[in-house]
Amino acid sequence: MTTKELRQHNGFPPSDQEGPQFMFEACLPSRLQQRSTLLVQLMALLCLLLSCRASLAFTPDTTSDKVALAPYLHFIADPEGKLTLDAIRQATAQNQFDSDGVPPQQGYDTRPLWITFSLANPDMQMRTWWLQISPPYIQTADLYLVDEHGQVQHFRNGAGVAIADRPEPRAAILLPLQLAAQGYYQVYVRLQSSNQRMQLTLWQPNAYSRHEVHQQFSYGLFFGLLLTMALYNLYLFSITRNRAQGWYSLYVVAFVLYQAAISGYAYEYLWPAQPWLGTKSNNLFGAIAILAMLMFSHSFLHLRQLAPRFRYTLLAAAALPLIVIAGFILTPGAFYPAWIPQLLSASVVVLVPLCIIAGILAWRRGLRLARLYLLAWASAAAGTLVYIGFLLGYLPDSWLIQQSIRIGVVLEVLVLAAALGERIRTLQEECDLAQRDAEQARQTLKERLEVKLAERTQAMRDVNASLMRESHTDALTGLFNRRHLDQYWSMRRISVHTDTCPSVLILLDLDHFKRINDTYGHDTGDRILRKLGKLLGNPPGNKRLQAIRWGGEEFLLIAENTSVEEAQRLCAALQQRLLPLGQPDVEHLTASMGIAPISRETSLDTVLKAADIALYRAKSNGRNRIEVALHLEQLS
Ligand SMILES: Nc1nc2c(ncn2[C@@H]2O[C@H](COP(=O)(O)OP(=O)(O)OP(=O)(O)O)[C@@H](O)[C@H]2O)c(=O)[nH]1
Repeated sequence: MTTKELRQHNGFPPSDQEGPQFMFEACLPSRLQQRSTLLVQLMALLCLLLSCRASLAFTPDTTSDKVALAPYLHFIADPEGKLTLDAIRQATAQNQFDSDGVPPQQGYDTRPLWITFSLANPDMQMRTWWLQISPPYIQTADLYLVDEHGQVQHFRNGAGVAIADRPEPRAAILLPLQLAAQGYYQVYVRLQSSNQRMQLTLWQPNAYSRHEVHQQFSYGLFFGLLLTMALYNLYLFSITRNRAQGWYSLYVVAFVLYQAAISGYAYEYLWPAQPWLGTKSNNLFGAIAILAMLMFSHSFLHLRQLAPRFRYTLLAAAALPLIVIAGFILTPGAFYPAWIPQLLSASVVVLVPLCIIAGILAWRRGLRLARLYLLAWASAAAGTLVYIGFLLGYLPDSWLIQQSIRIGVVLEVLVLAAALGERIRTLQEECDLAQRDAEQARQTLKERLEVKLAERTQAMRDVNASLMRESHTDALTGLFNRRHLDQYWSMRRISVHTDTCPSVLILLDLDHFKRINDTYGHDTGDRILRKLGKLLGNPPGNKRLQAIRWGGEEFLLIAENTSVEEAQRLCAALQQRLLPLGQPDVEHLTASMGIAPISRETSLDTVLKAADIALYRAKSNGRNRIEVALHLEQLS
């Protein structure tokens, strides 16, 4: 039985046109009831199945929300991208399929792939289905709907089509299939690019809209949570300048963009009019996310200190995502060479274990926070495992389980954020401790400096005092020298307010000292001067005197609270003591003395002059005499 006969036999309108080979429909039993014998029908069915096994047509169950098309698909590879629809229709008619239900291309492939299946609408009314092709980042999907009369409808969709130009302006790749009453169709889909995760599903439009609401809710929740974490950590990064925080924020943002690209929402909301970003965008953001995670691990785990050699392995592996990023910039056009997405997969396979090893190393080398880091990875892994369990049929189909990968990632991001918070707390504690230590050290240093400064100041004071003493002291006699008189005089003017207590100034000059020097030698002269110095330092009657060596053998004495008479007595006592002072060398050592009273108003010069006149008189009158200045007031 030919196809044409079978179609007529099954109640479809006859057609002379060249068309797809229709072999089997789920609606066959209802048609067969209208025919004479069941046996003939079964034989016809058997022949049909044997002759054209490859082009099974089916009638979608209108009570189902969606129908997975995998069992009904046939694939034709188009390695050179030159096949036309007519050529494909011919190949379909001749059953020239590359495979039976298995896509001939594995992994990411930019070469065109044709998919075909037959479809029937046995109802008496028109039916609309939406054909969903996932994943949403397939660059272009051309749909050719060929009816039994050979009329062709063409629609184009895919990541490389601007949202406004799509037949359904949504995140997913949707192609409308409007099936006429009792229509019979051959569907051809040309995909470029493809990958092995590709799925074709028929949806009832209303059911898809409901599904989309759930989808949007879960993705909205997912993106919202992640973006909040990213913004919050970006804000913290702007304050703390903590590198790990920066890499973490970049990781989360890139991961959100990656998810937005592979879910199709990026095409719908972020770059609806930039179809050139197409499939390349998910590779770009995937690579950035991997790179940021790697750098986060490097910084967060202190690998420079804790695993200095292993970190080079990790950093070398960063070349993989970097090449993918460079590939995005350097590759012109909408398509990547196939090796770039393969490199991205390799990056994940290499870097995830490396990051986990880095976490274990850091933990073993004493970084407590590495436990949280590993827990974060475990959360992501647990989410992935739950999803795999669901795919393998071990876990039931539920919204929560469908979201398990995303939940795992959210948990990962939350745990990492907690770990970062903990890290900041640790850093703060270390900072406080360091500040306390620094403050303590500063205090200790300050105290030491103060002690040192006090010691130095005291030493300087001592040196100053010593210098002062030396500069005011006569080296030979140990008495004050001339310099002292000015200081003493100004001090005296401050302290002596009235003249109720009289004072005197005495000039004492040894007689014929030159002769002594000449006769007994200079040393003897010096010895006599030293002895005189001692005598004047401890004058008779314990009288306190300011004794100053005024010149070679000339001395100046200031006797406070001493009247002229008392001064005369003091001078006489000194004359008595001078005699033994020169012995044994000098038999008669004498001195002449001039006394001048000191009043508050008279200047030092005047008093000195008066005393000098009195002394001169003593010398003139034969030496070894005591003279008192008489007319002091006339000199002033
Ligand atoms: N040995 C010694 N002699 C000194 C010192 N200072 C000054 N003379 C000497 O003192 C002498 C002072 O001599 P003159 O000024 O002529 O006075 P004089 O010989 O005492 O005579 P009259 O004062 O008139 O009694 C000089 O020979 C100085 O060299 C000193 O420090 N040591």
